[in-house]
Amino acid sequence: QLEYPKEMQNKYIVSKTLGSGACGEVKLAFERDTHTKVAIKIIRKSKFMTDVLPEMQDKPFNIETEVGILKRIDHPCLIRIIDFFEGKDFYIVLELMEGGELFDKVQRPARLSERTCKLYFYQMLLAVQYLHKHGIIHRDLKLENVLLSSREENCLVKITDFGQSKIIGETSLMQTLCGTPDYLAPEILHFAGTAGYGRSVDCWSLGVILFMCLSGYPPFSKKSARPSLTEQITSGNYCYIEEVWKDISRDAFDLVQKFLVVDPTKRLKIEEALEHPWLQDEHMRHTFQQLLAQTQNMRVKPEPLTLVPPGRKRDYHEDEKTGP
Ligand SMILES: N=C(N)N/N=C1\CCCc2cc(NC(=O)c3cc4cccc([N+](=O)[O-])c4[nH]3)ccc21
Repeated sequence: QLEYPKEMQNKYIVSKTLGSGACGEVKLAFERDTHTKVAIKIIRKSKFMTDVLPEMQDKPFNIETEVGILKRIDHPCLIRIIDFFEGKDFYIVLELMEGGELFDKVQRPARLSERTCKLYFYQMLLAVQYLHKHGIIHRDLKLENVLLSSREENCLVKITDFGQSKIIGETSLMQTLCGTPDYLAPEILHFAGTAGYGRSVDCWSLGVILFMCLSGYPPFSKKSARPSLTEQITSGNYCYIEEVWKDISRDAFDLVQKFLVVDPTKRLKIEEALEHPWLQDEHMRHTFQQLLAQTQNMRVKPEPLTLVPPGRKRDYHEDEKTGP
């Protein structure tokens, strides 16, 4: 308790650990004045950086960008930041995601039904579509960074961890291409052909996520020593186990295959995925809209709990006077 910043302790009572990741853990906390439960992600000031690179003394290069992104984004399938504190480490206060990480739901023997995979994946597509529309590439999409809003199978999912994200803005290449290319070297025009494909890295990762949600195993893994993991990925040579995929629809597998395409210019884009047959599912989209509606209602600040002041007995009419 000693190490938490004072101003954070004034606002929140920090409780148990909910999960721990590579760069720090997530704590359950209670907001003092509203009694609402929140999550606090602790991001360690990487020991290594500050020891070896004194110029890193102030903060990991990304934390400002990341908190800046977290403050700007507003989408039901992206994690919402509530507060931010800096102390011995960094503390990001967030909405509680009681379902935890999607990673834990697809670990063998746990398996998600195809219906549930579709509900979750549809939300991930909407979230990444929103990021790309706002010039943000996530660059670290993985099962650990997809959180579930409740323990119910039918729930909202939210993408988190923008530690590796990149903001794509106006590039000098765009300015160059505005002018007439009379004097422009061919290699610039050639390079222009492949520029701007940064966002397709997120589509590849979504393909890996969908593969693992549907099948319960990773498409590329070190398990089979030959070819090496890198060779499997660079050749798009995913591991296909007939036994597992035979119970999964052709549409679902077709969508996975269209994401796991090595050539980024040929890889499926988010908009195309949202048009894919597998996602033209009215029932699933209706379920999503219902989940959304529920949270919209809940978004009204909950009435602060009025605790009976100690020692004073309320006769049973009293609350009628102060009724709603
Ligand atoms: N690394 C980085 N630079 N940025 N990462 C970030 C910064 C943005 C916030 C953030 C949140 C999380 N994770 C959770 O919130 C979370 C995990 C979890 C597990 C069980 C239960 C609950 N829960 O009941 O809430 C959980 N909430 C992981 C990484 C990051």
